[in-house]
Amino acid sequence: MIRLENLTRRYPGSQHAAVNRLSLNVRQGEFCVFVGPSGCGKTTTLRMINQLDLPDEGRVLINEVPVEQSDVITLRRRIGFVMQHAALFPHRTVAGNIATVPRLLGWKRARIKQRIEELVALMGLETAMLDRYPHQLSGGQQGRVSLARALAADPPILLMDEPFAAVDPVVRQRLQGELLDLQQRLHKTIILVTHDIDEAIRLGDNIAIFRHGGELVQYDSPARILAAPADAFVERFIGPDPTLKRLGLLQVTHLPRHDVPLVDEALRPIETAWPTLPSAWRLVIDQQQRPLYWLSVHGERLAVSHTIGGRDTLRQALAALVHTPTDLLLHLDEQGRYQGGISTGSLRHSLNGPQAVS
Ligand SMILES: Nc1ncnc2c1ncn2[C@@H]1O[C@H](COP(=O)(O)OP(=O)(O)OP(=O)(O)O)[C@@H](O)[C@H]1O
Repeated sequence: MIRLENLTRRYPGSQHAAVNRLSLNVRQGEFCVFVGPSGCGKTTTLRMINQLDLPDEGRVLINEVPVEQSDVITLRRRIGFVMQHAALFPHRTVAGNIATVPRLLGWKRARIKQRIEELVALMGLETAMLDRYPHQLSGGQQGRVSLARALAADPPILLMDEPFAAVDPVVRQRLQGELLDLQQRLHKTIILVTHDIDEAIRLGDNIAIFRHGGELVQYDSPARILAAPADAFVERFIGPDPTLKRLGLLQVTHLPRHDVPLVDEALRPIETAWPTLPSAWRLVIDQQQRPLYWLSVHGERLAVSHTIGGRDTLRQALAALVHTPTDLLLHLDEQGRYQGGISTGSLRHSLNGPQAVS
């Protein structure tokens, strides 16, 4: 969908290229994250995709058509741009900000009003906020309005330049989650720029890692970058504990099912179709598959204290396992019914075995 071919940009007076012979393909519906240290050419690349800056060499193609063949109106209809630090127009209300591109495209007032109402609902904004000015909003609210403005004309492509840099870590995490939920519904083609590798790992289907001088070092899925960094620079950039980060990418439901030793309320063993994790403890479950208590081979009883849900990550599972007295963690569904068991061994297997994160 977006193809960069040998894209090169040298600013006058600078010895090094800001972006150097960059070639990259972003598929339709892909969430691609550009990451790298400050000044490595990420913003310059986004600006060239959006025609705010022109390459000295190479070209940008959208759906195989070079962008320079598109007029500004077509480009704004196709590409929503979320600028660094939200960058809302300070003298326009929230409604005025959101209406920017629809007005540019000459939409009728009624259509703009209807679209603003849709976006308010989509982004979880309050209608009362529409008449306020940007300085009357929190950082998180400004972020949402900025995204609503970028989505106003329903463009298939979203370019986002450090959209969460100005908000505190708690709000950032929430906005990241909201963006992922939104993407599941909207299926845009997204390029997001950040210098935060953890943000890149959480959001990206693919991550492009740049180094100074606008050189692309590795372009791959987060799991493959963590499992097989291209060189020492990438290794340093992803930082310590790549294994924990890999575990953070997988949900409990992705693990092949294992069972703990199971017995019914009359302590009769329950056979299952899945491999059983070795343990001196047996889990007593009722007829509705709800866990009742643990029973040791010596008849000792233990309450069920640590459980995990299917949507939790394997990193959360590992953290919980550290605290389980039985060294077994129970996976329960939303109704509290038993769905399988996890041990440190089965987690290790998920990283190294045939279904390893790759
Ligand atoms: N208008 C400009 N004129 C001259 N040099 C520029 C201009 N804009 C950017 N540069 C230089 O080009 C290089 C790449 O800048 P760019 O803003 O693309 O990097 P970045 O990776 O987005 O950085 P950051 O993460 O700090 O935003 C830097 O060395 C920067 O100083």
